[in-house]
Amino acid sequence: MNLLTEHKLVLASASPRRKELFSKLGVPFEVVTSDVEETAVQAESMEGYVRDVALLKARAVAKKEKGKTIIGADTIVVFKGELLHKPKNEEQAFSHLTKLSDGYHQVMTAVAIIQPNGQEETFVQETKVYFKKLSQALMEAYIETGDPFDKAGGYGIQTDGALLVDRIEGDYNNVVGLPISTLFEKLIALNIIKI
Ligand SMILES: Cc1cn([C@H]2C[C@H](O)[C@@H](COP(=O)(O)OP(=O)(O)OP(=O)(O)O)O2)c(=O)[nH]c1=O
Repeated sequence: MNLLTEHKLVLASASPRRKELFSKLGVPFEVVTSDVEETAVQAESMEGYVRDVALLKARAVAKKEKGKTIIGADTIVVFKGELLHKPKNEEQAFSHLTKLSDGYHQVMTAVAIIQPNGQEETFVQETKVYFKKLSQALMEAYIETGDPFDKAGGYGIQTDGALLVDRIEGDYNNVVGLPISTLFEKLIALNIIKI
C-alpha cells in the first residue's frame, strides 16, 4: 500500500521477515538494530516478558536515533507455560519439536512503538498453532534443513515448517514475527501514518 507519514520511522529489528512485512505499509523506513540481552529480562508472565523484550529492543534504538519513531518487536513460543527459545543445537530443536508435536502452543508477538516525545505504546498479540503428529523421520529431515535455529520454538511457519502445521487460530503474520494488520491500526490511531 502507499500510506503517508511525516514521521521518520525506524524498525528496530534484524529480522528480514519483519522488514518484509513492515514494507507492506509502503512508507519509507530504515532498519537500525541493537544488541540487547533478551534472556536477562525477568517478568511475572509470558505476556509481560515478551512486552519487556520488545520495549528493550525499541528503547536501545531510540537512544541512538533521536527525533524518530521506533518500532521494536519480539516473538515467543509458549508450550504449556514453558518458553521455547531459539534452539541452540540439534538436540534442543528435536526436544522442541517433540513437545509441539500433536498438540497446540501459543505464539506471542509484542510490538513496542516509541515516539520522538518519548511516548511508549505496546501491544501483545497471540496466535494458537496446532501441530500435526510428527514422526521421528520428519523431525530429523526438518532439522537437517537448518530452518529451526534462528526461530523461536524451532520452526518457521513460512518455510518448510509449514509442513508441520495442522491449523492456526489467529493472525498468520503474528507467527512469522510481526502482526502487521494490528500494527497498521495502531499507527493510524496514533496518527503516525495516514491513508
Ligand atoms: C514460530 C516462528 C518464529 N519465527 C521467527 C520470528 C522471529 O524473527 C524469530 C523470533 O526471534 P525474535 O527475537 O523475536 O526476533 P529476531 O531475533 O529474528 O530479530 P530481532 O530481535 O532483531 O527483531 O522467530 C518465524 O519466522 N516463524 C515462525 O513460525
